[in-house]
Amino acid sequence: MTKQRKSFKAGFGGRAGGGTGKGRRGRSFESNGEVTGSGEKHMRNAAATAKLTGLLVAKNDELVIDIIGMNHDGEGVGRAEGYTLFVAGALPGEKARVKVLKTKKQYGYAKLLDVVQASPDRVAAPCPIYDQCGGCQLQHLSYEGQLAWKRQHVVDALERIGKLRVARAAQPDVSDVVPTAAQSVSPPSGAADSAGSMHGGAIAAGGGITNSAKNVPGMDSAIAEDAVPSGLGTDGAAGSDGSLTVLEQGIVVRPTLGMDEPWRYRNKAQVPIGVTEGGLVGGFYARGSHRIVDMETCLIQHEHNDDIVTRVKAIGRQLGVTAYNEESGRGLLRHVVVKKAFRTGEMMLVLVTNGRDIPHADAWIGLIREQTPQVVSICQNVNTKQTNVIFGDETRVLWGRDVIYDYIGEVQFAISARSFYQVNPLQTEVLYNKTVEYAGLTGKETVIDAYCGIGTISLFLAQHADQVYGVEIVKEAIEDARRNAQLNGMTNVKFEVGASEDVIPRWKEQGIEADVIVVDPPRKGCDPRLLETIFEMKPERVVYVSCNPSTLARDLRVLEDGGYRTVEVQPVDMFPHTVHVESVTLLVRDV
Ligand SMILES: C[S@@+](CC[C@H](N)C(=O)[O-])C[C@H]1O[C@@H](n2cnc3c(N)ncnc32)[C@H](O)[C@@H]1O
Repeated sequence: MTKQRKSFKAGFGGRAGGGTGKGRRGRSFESNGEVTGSGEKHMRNAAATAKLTGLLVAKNDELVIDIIGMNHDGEGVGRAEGYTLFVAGALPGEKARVKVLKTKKQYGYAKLLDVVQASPDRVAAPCPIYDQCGGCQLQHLSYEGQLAWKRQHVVDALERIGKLRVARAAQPDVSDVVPTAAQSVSPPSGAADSAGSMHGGAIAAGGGITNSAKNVPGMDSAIAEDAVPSGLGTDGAAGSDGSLTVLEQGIVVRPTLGMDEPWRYRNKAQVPIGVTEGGLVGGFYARGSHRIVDMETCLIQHEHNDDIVTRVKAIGRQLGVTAYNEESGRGLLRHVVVKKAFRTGEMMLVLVTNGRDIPHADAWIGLIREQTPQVVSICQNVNTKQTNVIFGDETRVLWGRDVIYDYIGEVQFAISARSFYQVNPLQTEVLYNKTVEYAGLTGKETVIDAYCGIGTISLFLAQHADQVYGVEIVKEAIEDARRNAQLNGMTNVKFEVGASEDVIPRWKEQGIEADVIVVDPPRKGCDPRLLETIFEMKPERVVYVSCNPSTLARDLRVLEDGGYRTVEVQPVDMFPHTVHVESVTLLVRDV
């Protein structure tokens, strides 16, 4: 272990050094479990606490611990005397001084005080409000590190939850693509049994694949699913060009497809409006509260969205527009929503108001049009309910069109004020192209797109298939899907409203046979009845688009047991700097 001691002040972003925390009160465990720097009184108290709770770690303890992984919330996972502590802002491979905030029987939470020894993958978060906002969780980790972590998160879930075998892979120079932090994560002494698997990857010395979940003491698999870290790992690396050599049989998990420029990627801003002494403000809710903090710029938001929100706030102040107050239910402006079509440049502004009447509406519209010519649609959504749901039921056009148009690939989409549309259009195209590739279409196939939303994937597939059927539970989304099919002159797509698990069995009874079934379920994964129907319909291929590696792994296990083989998983980074992990998986029928 290196003797060099870099130290970072707590706060996720800083590269600037701080003290090592020497002289702070409390005891600190070094990684060998030795107690250092403790007062005798504190030791007696700690011993008393330990006797009472059976834990060696107590609330308010200050410790120096090794961070050996990262959980699905992006929190560092540390070990103190074999006890697991989750530490927001800490990275795998780091040694951190922390203060224990809360202890539970099997794990606890601690606050990062100082980074005593930093991960080589630690970077200064460029966003000045990163620590307060909470919208991003990974800005303090290099982008390469984020991509590696996302892939490893998928690998861990497949192995641990799905009990699936992931192929080890190699390529000529692994160090080109494997983040340095992955190599630097070192198991805390005294916890060697767990650390090897904790930081992900879990290729044991003998080359066998280990199961991380069992390494969190006393955790059952349900808790472990949420709590066990996925660290940065070294196994299964592949070439940056996507090439990889599989060294043993198993599922190939490809390197995460990231963005060349992972900033300013969002096409939609939804900004809550409030008021302070200075007047109307809009930004984000301060962590753990409903106090709105003003924000001028968000680094993952398109600049034009930021710009329009700033102008709308200024115009609101100029015209004396009141901000909605959650507690009293009074005040007019609740949210400013801005959408930008990246390909066409068109923009839509939606003012969500607590009531229909907008004082000085003409002046407002005039000023917005004058200052922001990219806006082709200004809408009002009326929401008078005392709720934190953003939109109300009534939307009307104040000026311009009711939709903006955008393209993903060759497919055109009409986006209304309420339409769901993917927020990262560049990566959406990457994800959908991979989905189409995995579907292996020749133009003759019948494809079912379950959980189809506004039919984006369906329309992508329809360009290469004979017939596509899309099903979605939200009626308005299916209306959008039909409208978009028409817009593109696609006549080989049919959409139906309903639950996939109800509608698809009905289609089967009607004699519809599918060569490929694509599923893109919400976080909770596929309904078991849908998986049953897949077994009955026996499509050659199943393509599973997932936003939750845990439920993906659970469903893959079911599909494998039902006669499908998981071939390959491609993680795609849809939300850089956040902990969201999206992936697309190809399964083929084995029997
Ligand atoms: C992850 S989104 C996928 C949307 C779409 N494939 C896309 O790429 O934009 C999941 C969708 O499933 C829908 N949904 C949820 N439960 C459903 C069910 N039981 N049957 C059909 N659709 C459902 C949701 O309304 C949502 O639109």
